[in-house]
Amino acid sequence: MIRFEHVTKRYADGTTAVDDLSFEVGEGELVTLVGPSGCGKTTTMKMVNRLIEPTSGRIFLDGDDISDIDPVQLRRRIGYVIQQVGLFPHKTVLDNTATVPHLLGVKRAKARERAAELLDLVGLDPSVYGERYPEQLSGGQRQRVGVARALAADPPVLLMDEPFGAVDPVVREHLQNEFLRLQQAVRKTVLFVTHDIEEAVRLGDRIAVYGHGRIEQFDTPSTVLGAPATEYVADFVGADRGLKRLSVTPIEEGDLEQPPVVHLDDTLPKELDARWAVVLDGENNLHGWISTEHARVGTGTVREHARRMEAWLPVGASLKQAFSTMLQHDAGWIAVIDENSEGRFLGVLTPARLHEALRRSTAADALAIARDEVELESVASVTGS
Ligand SMILES: Nc1ncnc2c1ncn2[C@@H]1O[C@H](COP(=O)(O)OP(=O)(O)OP(=O)(O)O)[C@@H](O)[C@H]1O
Repeated sequence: MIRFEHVTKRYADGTTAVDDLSFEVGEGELVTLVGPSGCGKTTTMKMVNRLIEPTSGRIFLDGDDISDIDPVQLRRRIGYVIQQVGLFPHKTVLDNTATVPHLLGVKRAKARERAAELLDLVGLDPSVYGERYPEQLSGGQRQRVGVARALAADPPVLLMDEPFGAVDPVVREHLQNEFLRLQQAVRKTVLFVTHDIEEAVRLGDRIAVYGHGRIEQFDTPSTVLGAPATEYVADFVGADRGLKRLSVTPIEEGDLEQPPVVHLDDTLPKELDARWAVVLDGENNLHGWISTEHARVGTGTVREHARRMEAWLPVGASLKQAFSTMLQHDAGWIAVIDENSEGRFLGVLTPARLHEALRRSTAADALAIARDEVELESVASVTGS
């Protein structure tokens, strides 16, 4: 969708901001450009909408050489979100969001209708915020209006330059999550500039780690964290990259352990081959758990003795969420369910299995194979001991 071919940008004072850059961003892909200040990220981005012209090389958008496209026409195909969103102070939030479609000839009422939908999509209730002016919003809310406005003309491509850079870390994480949810729905081709490696690995389908004017590594977040291509990248991603990998490694079904399972209407099991069993309802959905000790001395059915299970996650959630859920509930294991089939129970993740999943995914990235093809020495079963 966006292709850079040997692009170099040298400024008039002789600074080479971008040096012989070649890479491609696929349709619907979100690529983060990350690197220290002054390494050429913004220059790269601004060449895509021709705010900056390259010194040499070519850039293609959907197969078209952008130097052949009139800049105004080009920018209609590209949404642009920057850190200081640059909302019109004298226009309401709704009118700010509707500006571009209105300029493009959409009738005002229709443009405002669409703007209201977009505000809703970015998590701002239009009936509450639509008639406010930008100064009556928080920094995070202004950023959301910026995103809604960039989406208003429904461009296939979004350029985002540190869009969440000016808000505090808590709001930032919130905006990142919302943006990921939004991107799942709209699937734009996105080039996203940040200097924050955490943000880059969280958001990017792939990340381009910049050195000075050059890309040092261009790969998936888990590969960049698990197998940094150069010492520079290893330094940049940090000594705690193993920990960061937790947030980009999803729980897979093959990571799970299968503990004993009982159903709500079963009579209390007297001989359990573990310290506890998972309790399921008639549809095999997760209900809770029961301890062996409790079952041995009790009477009646499982239903009367089962404890509810708070520590659970859907398959596909990150290992970091799994770890944090274990800590939050002081749980030695968490249940994993399939949200796509109404919460069917899939198995449990224990700390040992979590560690194994992380080792497996690191090895899989290094060997370029699927995680379940990796052979590891088996880990001791916690539930069986
Ligand atoms: N108009 C200009 N004239 C001369 N040099 C420039 C100009 N704009 C940028 N540069 C230089 O080009 C290099 C790359 O700048 P760029 O803004 O692309 O970096 P960046 O990675 O986006 O940095 P930051 O994270 O600080 O925004 C820097 O050394 C910068 O000083």
